[in-house]
Amino acid sequence: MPKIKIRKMKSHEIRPNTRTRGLSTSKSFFRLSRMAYFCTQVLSTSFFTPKPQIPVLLNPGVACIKSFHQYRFLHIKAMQDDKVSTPTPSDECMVRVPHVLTVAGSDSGAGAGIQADLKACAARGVYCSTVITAVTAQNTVGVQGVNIVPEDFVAEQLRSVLSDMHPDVVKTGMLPSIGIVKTLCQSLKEFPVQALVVDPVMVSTSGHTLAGPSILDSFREELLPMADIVTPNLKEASALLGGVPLETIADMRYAAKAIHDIGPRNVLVKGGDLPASVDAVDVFYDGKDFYEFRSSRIMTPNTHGTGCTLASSVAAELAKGSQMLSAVKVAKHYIEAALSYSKNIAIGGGRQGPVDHLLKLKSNVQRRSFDPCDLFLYAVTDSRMNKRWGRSIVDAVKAAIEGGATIIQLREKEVETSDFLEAAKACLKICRVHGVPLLINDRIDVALASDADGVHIGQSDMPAHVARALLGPDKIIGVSCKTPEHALQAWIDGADYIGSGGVYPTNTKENNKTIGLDGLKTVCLSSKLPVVAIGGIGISNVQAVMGLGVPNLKGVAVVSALFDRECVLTETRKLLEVLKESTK
Ligand SMILES: Cc1ncc(COP(=O)(O)OP(=O)(O)O)c(N)n1
Ligand SMILES: Cc1nc(C(=O)O)sc1CCOP(=O)(O)O
Ligand SMILES: [Mg+2]
Repeated sequence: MPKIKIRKMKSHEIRPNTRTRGLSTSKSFFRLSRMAYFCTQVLSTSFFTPKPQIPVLLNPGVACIKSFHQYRFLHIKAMQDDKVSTPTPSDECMVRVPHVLTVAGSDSGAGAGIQADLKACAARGVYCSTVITAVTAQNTVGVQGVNIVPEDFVAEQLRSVLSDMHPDVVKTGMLPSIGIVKTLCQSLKEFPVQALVVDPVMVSTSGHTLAGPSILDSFREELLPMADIVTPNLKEASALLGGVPLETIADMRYAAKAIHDIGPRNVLVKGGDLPASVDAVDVFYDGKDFYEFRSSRIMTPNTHGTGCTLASSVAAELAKGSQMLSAVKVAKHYIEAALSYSKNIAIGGGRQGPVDHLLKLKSNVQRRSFDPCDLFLYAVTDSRMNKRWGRSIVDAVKAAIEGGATIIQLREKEVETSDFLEAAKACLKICRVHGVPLLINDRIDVALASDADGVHIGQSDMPAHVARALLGPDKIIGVSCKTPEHALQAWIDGADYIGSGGVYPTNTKENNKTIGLDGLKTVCLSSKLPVVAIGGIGISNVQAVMGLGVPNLKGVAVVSALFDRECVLTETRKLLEVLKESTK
């Protein structure tokens, strides 16, 4: 899998804008999701193990809960007289899943359009409803025919879905007529959604026109000003700007800014078609800063549907409650993984095959995704200590899990690679039985070979973006960070969590810099990522650490307090008790 690098751009790299239209919108962006995020932050300071549903009221009829490690909105059925009653775990309630409505054309070859959107949303764990604007006859050779759905029937589909199913996000693809664009804008005014993702589809990858130049004005005047993000490729960006040539990354920055001036809140100009470019570079602009998403090109004919898939994935992440830049980042990682996965598949006889979205279903083992609460009691093994106390790595891991460790890291600095791999495989069996994730310290190769759940890497280990490229989007990656700069880079590189320390001096790691509680707090406050504290932590000071009370500090990672003791099980239990006390 290729790496993706994100770089914040400097102002001198941006071509001055000469074409402002100034149509910016001011509409509330993700109010509900932000409230939910806030609630989860509050909740997550005090809950750490799977618990019954614990609701926090947002408004009548809607509650935000943390339930079995998942944050969801609940519609409480039994609300009387519009009054809010505190729901209890026994209340009957319906789980409302994140929902994207795609308004796009059907692709009979199923690589792009509605079919790509459905599969991308399914792959990202989001419900997807559909409004079909056109039916196309196409395959891997090209587009053989297009049949536009009458405007009033598009309106009817929109009304059916929007009035009843209340999608969180609308994503648009092929909008083949001015009437359809206008109908859509009207429907969105009548039934507002939390976010609008516009993929301004104009030409198919095979070169067939799917929406002619006549719709450009309605895009510019009506649709784009309502959009939270628009995701043109180079041809589309050029068309939106009246045909300006776009051939360099500087041109893409110029285009991103000029399109932003039309009104969308964010712009992602996709540079897949950049001539003579080795890397694939996309430019993201949020009205303030530019970011460059760079990944190495995947040499494959199977690229049909990448634009639809990227936009749908952004929509899916937004529907789950992500902020825009995070949504784009996750979507980029997903599409790169899907492209890489599909690079050798053979479907159809034409020049351009489809991306295969459902790569996850192809893996035999369905892993559950990373939950920050797993960081609560993080046990890190040490071969020297286990040897000293005459126990195997496997016995040490068994005891720690029995004692209540919520995640295990194998930090085996002195074992041979083959022994490390065997130990990792054996520990993984135990961890899987107990639903406890297993991470490998430093060794991406051992993580890959054993199919462990992820890795923990430090500042002098393999860079996290390289690890992410090697491990794919679903493995857990933790990065050691002592400063806010480390933390920012970890986030950009696609890390799932941060390990921050040494909070206290430690004998376990030589020459380790102590950052203290203040340093830990600074790192936590600088990042959105969940943090686990490490270094010299044990029963005597765990309360002081968790007492910092920063919402993203999710737990403590310990080595000697568990493993440099005679009975790992007893020590883990004792630490867990104190840890629970400290987060009550
Ligand atoms: C949870 C956690 N946090 C930090 C570290 C330290 O990692 P690193 O800086 O790479 O040092 P080594 O562990 O490799 O010596 C960690 N292992 N786990
Ligand atoms: C492995 C490690 N990393 C640290 C960091 O500061 O990043 S401190 C550390 C050792 C932690 O061991 P103990 O719990 O025995 O102090
Ligand atoms: Mg390391």
